[in-house]
Amino acid sequence: MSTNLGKLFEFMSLIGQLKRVKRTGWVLKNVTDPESVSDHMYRMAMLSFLVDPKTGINKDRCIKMSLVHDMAESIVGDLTPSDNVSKDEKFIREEKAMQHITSLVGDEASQEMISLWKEYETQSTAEARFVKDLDRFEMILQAAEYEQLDGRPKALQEFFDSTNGKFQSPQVKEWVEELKRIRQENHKNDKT
Ligand SMILES: Nc1nc2c(ncn2[C@H]2C[C@H](O)[C@@H](COP(=O)(O)O)O2)c(=O)[nH]1
Ligand SMILES: [Mn+2]
Repeated sequence: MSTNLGKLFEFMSLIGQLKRVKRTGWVLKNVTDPESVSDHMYRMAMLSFLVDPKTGINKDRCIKMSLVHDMAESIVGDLTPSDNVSKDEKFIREEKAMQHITSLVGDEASQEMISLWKEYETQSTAEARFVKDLDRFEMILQAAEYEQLDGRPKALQEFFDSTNGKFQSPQVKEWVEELKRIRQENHKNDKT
């Protein structure tokens, strides 16, 4: 197998690892059958399709950024705020991982993935800020679903508390309010 093909298959394997990296936040809360990092990124990519065209936010770039934003976790793992790893240290680890993963593919793909990842990490564009909103919204949506699935109302309140007030997109803010209304309704029904 030529070196290039060998590197491509190493890339494919590393990306495949994201299907097996469970999201640590759910593991720590003992939810049933916690999702993987790729599950999380997939729904974010699908939510990107819903971006309001009137915002001028580039939908395709959001889809790509969603699919790239946590790919370093195939090597670094899924670090949570409770892991006490500083933002700087987390960035250093993830940047090193991104350099390695993208070194396995051609220059064009490599530069695009690195550029998308850095744009997200630096929150330097409207697309990056929208995708960060999707990252937080997808997490609380998943938290509400786990509460329902596991019959543990409000068990994951901390995920809602830690994202409170951090959403910037009016569109996503509306989704957050609707999600909280549905969650409250479900909680009321659970009591009856
Ligand atoms: N227990 C908590 N875990 C949290 C919280 N906020 C995020 N997280 C978890 C969720 C993921 O497993 C990980 C980071 O996710 P990224 O998408 O940013 O890589 O941290 C929280 O408030 N409590
Ligand atoms: Mn994420």
